[in-house]
Amino acid sequence: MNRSSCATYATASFLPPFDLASWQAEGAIRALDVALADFISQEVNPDDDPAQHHALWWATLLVSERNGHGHVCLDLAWALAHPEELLSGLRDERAPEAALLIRQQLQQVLATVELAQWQRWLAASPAVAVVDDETGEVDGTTDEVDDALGGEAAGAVNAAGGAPLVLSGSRLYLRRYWQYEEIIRIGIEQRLADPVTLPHVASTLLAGLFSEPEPADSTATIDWQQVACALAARQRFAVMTGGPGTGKTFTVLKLLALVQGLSLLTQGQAAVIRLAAPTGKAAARLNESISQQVGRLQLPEVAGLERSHWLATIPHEVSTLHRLLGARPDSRHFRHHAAAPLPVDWVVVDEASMVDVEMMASLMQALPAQARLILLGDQDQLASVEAGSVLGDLCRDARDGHYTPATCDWLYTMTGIEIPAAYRDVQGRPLHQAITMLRHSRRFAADGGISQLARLVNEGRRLPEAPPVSDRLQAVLALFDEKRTDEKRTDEKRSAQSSADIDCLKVTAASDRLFQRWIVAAYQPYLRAMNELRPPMDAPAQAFDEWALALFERRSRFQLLAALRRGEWGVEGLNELIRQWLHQAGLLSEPWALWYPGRPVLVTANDYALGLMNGDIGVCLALPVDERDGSRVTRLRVAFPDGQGGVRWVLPSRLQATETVFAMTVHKSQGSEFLHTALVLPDRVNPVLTRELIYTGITRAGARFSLIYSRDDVLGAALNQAVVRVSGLRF
Ligand SMILES: Nc1ncnc2c1ncn2[C@@H]1O[C@H](COP(=O)(O)OP(=O)(O)OP(=O)(O)O)[C@@H](O)[C@H]1O
Repeated sequence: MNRSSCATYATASFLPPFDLASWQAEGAIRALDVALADFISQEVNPDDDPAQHHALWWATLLVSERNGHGHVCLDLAWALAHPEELLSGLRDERAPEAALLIRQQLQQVLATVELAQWQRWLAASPAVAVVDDETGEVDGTTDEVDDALGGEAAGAVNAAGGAPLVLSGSRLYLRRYWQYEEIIRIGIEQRLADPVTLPHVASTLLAGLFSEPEPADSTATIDWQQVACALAARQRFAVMTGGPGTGKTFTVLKLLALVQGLSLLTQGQAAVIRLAAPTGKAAARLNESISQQVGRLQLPEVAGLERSHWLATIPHEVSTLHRLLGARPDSRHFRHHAAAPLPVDWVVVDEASMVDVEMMASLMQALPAQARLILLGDQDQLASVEAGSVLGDLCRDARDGHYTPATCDWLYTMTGIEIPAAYRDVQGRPLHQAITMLRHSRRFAADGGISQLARLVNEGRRLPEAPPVSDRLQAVLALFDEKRTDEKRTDEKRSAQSSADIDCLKVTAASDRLFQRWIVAAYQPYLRAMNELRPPMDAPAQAFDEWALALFERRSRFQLLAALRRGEWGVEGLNELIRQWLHQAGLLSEPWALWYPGRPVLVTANDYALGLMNGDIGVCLALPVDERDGSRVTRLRVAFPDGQGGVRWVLPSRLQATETVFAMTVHKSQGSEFLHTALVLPDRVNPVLTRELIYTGITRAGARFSLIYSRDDVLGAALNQAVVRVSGLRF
């Protein structure tokens, strides 16, 4: 059944489709979605019942559309109840009438079918494997568990046979996504079912490592860092979640010290621990943070442990997950997998919110059954660009703890910490016992604007019908107002941070003069430094390295973030505009060349040959080069930090994947921090504008955050909109 023949049928259900070319042209669906729906309904479904064909065709089209927007599966019940929330790629603002028509057409199609009937049609198709929603068993058959992670996952996954789609309750998956979820679920459940019995000395080590307790949070006197460390030490799978600066790295370092101390004492040798992060940038940042913090780590005096040897066993090299698993060029398969597992005892993954469901499944498969996995991340940040929101799914209940009496007793025995009633739950599930939320930020004062703003944005719950100007919007605007007033009140008592660390700028358009002046002022220190600090032509190479290092520092003091990629408010439009403004201000020359001195560039794909990672930022500079005839001329080179405090100069022509980065998308900024971060919102409501996006933007700021926006209703809508990623990861 293809879509042209689809149109010839007028069955009682799934009435004919429409001009799908316009659906594609308006971004509602991709060519890939249609091709997949055609292929599966034609090739795998020989039945000639037209209604069933239509049911399968539309289901496949929509599950593929959902995957394209980060959802792991399509929830049929949700789709029937909220058809207006499907087709997220529709460019409503560009062609509102066309978009409205397409939405109405989809609603017309879905209005003709009932959930139970849709499920029955799908279940009857050979293209669909039905699995038990609760147990994951296929078609009610018993467990086909066998060997390697192997084991259960491989059994269940293979049991879904060759069917390209999997139906689990009302969730429909493309088979590989269902497999990823199963692999993750089973990998975690197996680990949770097998906690470790810690030797008695663990308690002594913990007490020594946490002799200076974390300051109490406002609600209870709990050293959550020690709780996190203790829980992670006894589980084969654990998560430490928390906002920026809450001490995830600090705590994991103590966990590593504990693990190595125990391993040296009980096994006589160190455990094999690998640290990883999803992007090169995040890996480099963790590397730097761990290296700094290892130097300050106070190891206690423990009989049988020689402190310098103990310290030397704590790893600080961080690799990307791709590198850890052994990425192969042009393949989604890795060198390490269930049959060739990683030679490790522990793996720690930072910035886990950025890890998608496919990568998490690959990691889980590559771990030996006994190996332990620790995830660190901020559950409130944007989820991965690719499908899935694994960390968010795992940490759904983290705020309230849900520790069982058994866990609380164990924690008390081990650490002397009493978990207050608010975080206890007699019905807490095994996963809850492996998750700790760190709640006290060391980076921002609790009464500082950045902390308060991040909290306010986060508190939002998804409202069923978000009013255009909500209470939350008023609260956010009031906070900016209060801070502005604070700034003027120099005489009254106020903490240094609570004054001017947040501000907002309301503009009329992207080309607004006010915005222009603001942006030019923000980039001026960096570009002035480029001209004023430039060494003379005959200066030694080291002087130019120092110049570049000074410019990296100046450039990282300010970063403009945008929610969108395209359009005048997207990074593409903004980068062009900013370049023109900086040229008009006399800060940039050669405004029309692709490469020009002062151009900041973002690397957008790992380049192992050049040693550059996705997320690295460099600056293009005019560097003196000696010609063969002995003369000195200037040539453009792009300077990147080399990770060891030095500079690497690269020919622009060697850079394959880079973009200008006066403005950067919030998505790309994940895993980075800038002293002053400004977030600019577009002038139209857009589905990508969510409170996770705003929260991620705010928390990139090291010392100051500015919000630039033009319409209250757009800001209000963003504050009321949450990222909801459909998945089946439940524990
Ligand atoms: N209990 C503590 N005692 C002293 N210093 C601490 C403590 N916890 C954290 N810090 C310090 O606070 C700073 C922030 O901690 P850390 O980098 O571990 O946070 P994080 O949650 O990993 O932050 P992010 O992920 O946002 O980078 C670090 O300088 C760290 O050394």
